[in-house]
Amino acid sequence: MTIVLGAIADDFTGATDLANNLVRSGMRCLQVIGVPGPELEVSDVDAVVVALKSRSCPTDEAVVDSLAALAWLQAQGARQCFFKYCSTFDSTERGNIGPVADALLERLGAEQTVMVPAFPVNGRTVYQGHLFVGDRLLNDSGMQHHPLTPMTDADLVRVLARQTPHPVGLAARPVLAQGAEATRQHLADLAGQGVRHVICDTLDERDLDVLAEACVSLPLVTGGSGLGQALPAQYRRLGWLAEIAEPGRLQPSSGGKLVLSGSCSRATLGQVAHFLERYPGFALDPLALAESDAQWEAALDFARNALERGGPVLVYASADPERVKAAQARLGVERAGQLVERALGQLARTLVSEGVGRLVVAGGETSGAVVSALGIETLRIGEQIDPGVPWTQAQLEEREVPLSLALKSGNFGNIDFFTRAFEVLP
Ligand SMILES: Nc1ncnc2c1ncn2[C@@H]1O[C@H](COP(=O)(O)OP(=O)(O)O)[C@@H](O)[C@H]1O
Ligand SMILES: O=C(O)[C@@H](O)C(=O)COP(=O)(O)O
Repeated sequence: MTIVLGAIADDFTGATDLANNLVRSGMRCLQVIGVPGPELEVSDVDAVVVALKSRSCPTDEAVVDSLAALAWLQAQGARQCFFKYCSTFDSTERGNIGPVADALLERLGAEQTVMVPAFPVNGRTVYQGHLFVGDRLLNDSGMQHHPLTPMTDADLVRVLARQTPHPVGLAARPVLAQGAEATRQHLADLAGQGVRHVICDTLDERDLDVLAEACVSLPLVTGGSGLGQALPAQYRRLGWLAEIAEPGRLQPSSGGKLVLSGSCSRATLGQVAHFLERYPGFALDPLALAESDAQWEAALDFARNALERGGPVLVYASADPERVKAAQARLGVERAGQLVERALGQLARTLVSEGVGRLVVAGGETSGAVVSALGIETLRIGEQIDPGVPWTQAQLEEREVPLSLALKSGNFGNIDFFTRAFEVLP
């Protein structure tokens, strides 16, 4: 059997977000960490999401890794490929969204792709090519302070044009309102003019359905997880996908409850504050981490004590923009991030080996670091906690039962996410 959809995600929480929407729309889906070997068995799934750490890495590396993922997905017979990036279009002047999309298009021999970052249920919409988070433009949403990919321009046609030598076009709402056929025709007209990338407006789920129908036959689609919510219905319509009774179900969870947060996004800062009003937490500071191991060891002791008392416990580096900027000014952006990621990754490894079995991680890069430190290769997708964030499970050698893991995108989740996550876990 071959897979219907092969996805390449530029970070780990983004991969889980997409996998979650595919499962909820009726696809059996496996998330793999990095490009797997040829031996991985995927005969019992309809979609595979390859999670890369290619959002903020050097562009050449992102392109090489994405092409390797594409080759693996093509070998599994994927009928359509999906390049998943952030619903807030997280990228820099160099990329990596434009260069990766260009490389994938070229390898697939395709002329055009759509860019659909919207995720309306989480407040990400696009109008006249401008990305909104709730009622704010992207550059006024908090994303302008992101530690690695500050987003200071909401006009996605303009943002993408800085990342690709090819023409960028727009499929605006008035076209979508005329339906899938009109949208398909508009894409074809733009292709005729040599437009390779089309930023797509999206106000709501109906627009996603129109876009999914218009682009289901494209070799490559790109975007946030919202499009992933709408595509499976089109695959069923074309007879590519059967009705699946229960695509996502996990085993009962067990073990200590730990939250690790390296996200400095607005939503996470609120969730950290909410958690600290109820349960213990330990704050990491990159400046102290740079000096010695003393703070890391103190965090480990603190977490062990709290876990012995039944947990949950939080270890976090999450800080407001002023504190992040101060640390970055002293250490550099990259080093500050790496110190935090390494500290949280090592804490995860130590504490999971000592019995933590239910782990919530906040932040995309942070999740990448933690999942890599734990040596996780594949994730099964289970129940959704909040839109975009499901519980997942990974089988680790040292544990008899799987590790339950929730990878939370920085800006996702309600204010009580860190406490409620454990309450909804079977
Ligand atoms: N106090 C801090 N100072 C500087 N950088 C930090 C701090 N806390 C976390 N970071 C770094 O900021 C980045 C946050 O990115 P990420 O984990 O992707 O979160 P999000 O999902 O919110 O974007 C990570 O590289 C993390 O290590
Ligand atoms: O599309 C989204 O918003 C998420 O899936 C995502 O990629 C978020 O990234 P992080 O905020 O870095 O976790």
